[in-house]
Amino acid sequence: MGPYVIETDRLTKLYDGNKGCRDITLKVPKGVVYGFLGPNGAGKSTFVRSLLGLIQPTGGTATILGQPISSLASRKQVGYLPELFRYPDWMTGRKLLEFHANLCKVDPKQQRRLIDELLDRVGLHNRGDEKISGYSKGMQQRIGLACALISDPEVIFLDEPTSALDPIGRKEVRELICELRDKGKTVFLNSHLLSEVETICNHVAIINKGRLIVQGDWRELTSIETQVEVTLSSVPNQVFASLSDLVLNSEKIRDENGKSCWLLTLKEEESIPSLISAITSQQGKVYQVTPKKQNLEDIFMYWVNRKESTEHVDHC
Ligand SMILES: Nc1ncnc2c1ncn2[C@@H]1O[C@H](COP(=O)(O)OP(=O)(O)OP(=O)(O)O)[C@@H](O)[C@H]1O
Repeated sequence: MGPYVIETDRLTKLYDGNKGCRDITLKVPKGVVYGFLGPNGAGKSTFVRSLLGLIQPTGGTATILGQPISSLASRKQVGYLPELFRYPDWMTGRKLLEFHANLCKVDPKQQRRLIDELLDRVGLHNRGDEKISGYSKGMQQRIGLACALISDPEVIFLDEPTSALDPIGRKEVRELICELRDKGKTVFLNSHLLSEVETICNHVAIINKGRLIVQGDWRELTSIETQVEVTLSSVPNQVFASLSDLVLNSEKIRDENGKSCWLLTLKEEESIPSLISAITSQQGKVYQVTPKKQNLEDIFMYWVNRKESTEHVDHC
């Protein structure tokens, strides 16, 4: 087995010849939480369902832990929480877990203890013997998470695992995901909650319109442009228009005490000294220059909104 838990080579699943996901090549290292991001309809679920053997790819190849996808050997190592889950609501949470444990051939002697532990871990300790029909949406998501973990899988696919949870539940699930990672498990996480993804993931892939746009450590994708907040006075409003070789974009954020504060997008960090001298040479006074840290949402917006002609760059 190589160092990668999931490896895909131009994995493709097209519906009606165009929709779906196309030529996705990525590598997911062991023991990480891997954020799989993209706008609605980008092809994330299609890709995950292809990897899990739930739908048949129309092209490309992929392995999980070195085994071809859709083989029993690869499926045995995988846990999955789908986004749109619906469990038989006449079952109790405990019965549902027993059912999944039997499907996964978990040793019957271990089941009781395992299920108690899992109910505890997902925050349903006293509720396991209640029927799912009486569960709230958040409780249903928690029992779904327990189902995904019942076979102690090496790779766990979580599709929007916190969408139905309150802030406390979200924090608990984040902690659980980090705990899994710290035990060496690999978590493949689909989520639109970028503030959440950024706290638990280093590695991300962004897809759009069915194609992979970029993958890698998201903090290393921040060097694409530099943004600074500049506080200054005594400059005309159009000062930055004359500095278009340094400043890609300028937006006034506020005026205060005779000074104005601007958010500037620069071509590169090296432009900062030249920018200050250019403003000073036009009799402007610079009071403060603060580089703005980009968060995952900034990175996401940048890559998703890039022009079609420059898409499909793979920054491994
Ligand atoms: N069974 C299907 N038959 C035909 N087209 C489909 C099918 N499933 C998905 N698609 C299309 O494939 C594209 C990708 O859909 P997919 O559900 O994979 O996106 P997604 O990134 O998971 O979106 P979301 O974030 O909204 O869940 C969409 O254009 C969708 O309409």
